[in-house]
Amino acid sequence: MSKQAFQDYYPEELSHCYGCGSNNADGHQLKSYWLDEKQGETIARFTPKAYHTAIPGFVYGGLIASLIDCHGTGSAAAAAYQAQGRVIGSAPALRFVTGALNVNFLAPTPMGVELILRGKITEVKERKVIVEITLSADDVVCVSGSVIAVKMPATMG
Ligand SMILES: CCCCCCCCCCCCCC(=O)SCCNC(=O)CCNC(=O)[C@H](O)C(C)(C)COP(=O)(O)OP(=O)(O)OC[C@H]1O[C@@H](n2cnc3c(N)ncnc32)[C@H](O)[C@@H]1OP(=O)(O)O
Repeated sequence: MSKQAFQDYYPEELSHCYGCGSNNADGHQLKSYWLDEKQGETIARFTPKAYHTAIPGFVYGGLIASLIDCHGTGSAAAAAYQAQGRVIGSAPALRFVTGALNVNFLAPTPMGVELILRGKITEVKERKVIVEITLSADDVVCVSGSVIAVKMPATMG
């Protein structure tokens, strides 16, 4: 697994995202990494806090959606650099935002354990990357989802 997270390469001015921005003290500050770069597999870990509760003992689905969202957009940026044979973070920055987010809650997600997000890059085009994601707790896949990440429009930054 690579040591530096994809989000660590985001430019300062794009590091305010609630889900993954290192400049957002109130956010989740999710960190995503290659698990197997050749296979296009990525990983992130997150342990919910008590205030992320939905029903006592179980994680709020909106939190889960935002984790899938940011693991997807981060993985998309890394995959786009990889596809162009470029070092991640090199200029000009490849910026991706969420075009579509799909989340399927397969089983209740328990509180009190580390959640593991695994991403698989399934399509890389010049303006679009698709990432399929699972979220597991205690080795049980509780959620599956997908992110269609699209190049950030000029109007956003
Ligand atoms: C390492 C450095 C990285 C730096 C990164 C820092 C960023 C960090 C940010 C963290 C962010 C955190 C996450 C957040 O919270 S991001 C915040 C939430 N997202 C937004 O606000 C985005 C708002 N939407 C838009 O700006 C536009 O609609 C976008 C940009 C999405 C598309 O605009 P546009 O319509 O002009 O796109 P295109 O014509 O070039 O299409 C290109 C391809 O994409 C396909 N498509 C498009 N939309 C959809 C859709 N809804 N479903 C399925 N597919 C869609 C399209 O068919 C085409 O595919 P193909 O025909 O080629 O197959």
